[in-house]
Amino acid sequence: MDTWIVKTQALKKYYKLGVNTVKALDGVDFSVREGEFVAIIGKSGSGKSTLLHMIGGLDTPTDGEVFVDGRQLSKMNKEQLAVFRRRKVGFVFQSYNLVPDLNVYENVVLPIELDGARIDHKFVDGLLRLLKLEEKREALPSTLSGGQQQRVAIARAIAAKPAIILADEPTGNLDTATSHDVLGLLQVVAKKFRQTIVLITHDQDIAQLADRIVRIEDGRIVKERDSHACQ
Ligand SMILES: Nc1ncnc2c1ncn2[C@@H]1O[C@H](COP(=O)(O)OP(=O)(O)OP(=O)(O)O)[C@@H](O)[C@H]1O
Repeated sequence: MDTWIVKTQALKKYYKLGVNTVKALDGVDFSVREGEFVAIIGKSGSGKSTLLHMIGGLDTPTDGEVFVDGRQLSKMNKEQLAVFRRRKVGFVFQSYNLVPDLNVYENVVLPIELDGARIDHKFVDGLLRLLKLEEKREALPSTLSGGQQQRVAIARAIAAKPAIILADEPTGNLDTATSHDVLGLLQVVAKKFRQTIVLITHDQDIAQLADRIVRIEDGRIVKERDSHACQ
């Protein structure tokens, strides 16, 4: 039987702008299985980031429910949500958000240290090896290429062993070849550790790497398909 790690039910997010209401999400029922890699595609302004923010507990819905790893987000207060985000969600954004004064290894383990948790050094070493960052562990972010910096951000997201990785246009600042390298490595790491990924992308080739592609239009899921199925 499939285990669902993410489930949204009739999820809505409306923004009131004067007399107008923007329906960023308008009744989204979306589920992700444990270990699955789902790509979300759709035009600019269709609601992709809003959906990711709701799943990651970065913002609260107007209506509907979000469940992640068996927890109902609407039942959590602010502090519980902060702990949820720290422990259960690994975020990867277009900007790498690395701490400039810390080296690669220190950046990767920083969220674990901030959480007061024990660092699994063996796991982190394996992660750096898989992401081809072994020789850069002492390097400062400013001395790394964009692709290397994004691989550090990916290592940081995975190091705390979250329930889910949420990636919002993670390769938006990278050239095509580097994007494919970085995403290829993310996929290898995710499969090895049975890590669940929800990734927003504009790039059809990157979406094809996913197990499943979900298209959003005007705040609604319009099409879901297995990315490897015939079109
Ligand atoms: N804080 C906000 N206040 C008002 N409207 C918002 C806010 N955040 C998002 N929106 C609106 O909600 C809609 C969905 O935005 P969202 O950022 O989710 O789109 P997106 O599909 O991620 O777009 P992009 O691909 O350009 O990043 C848009 O019309 C946007 O203008």
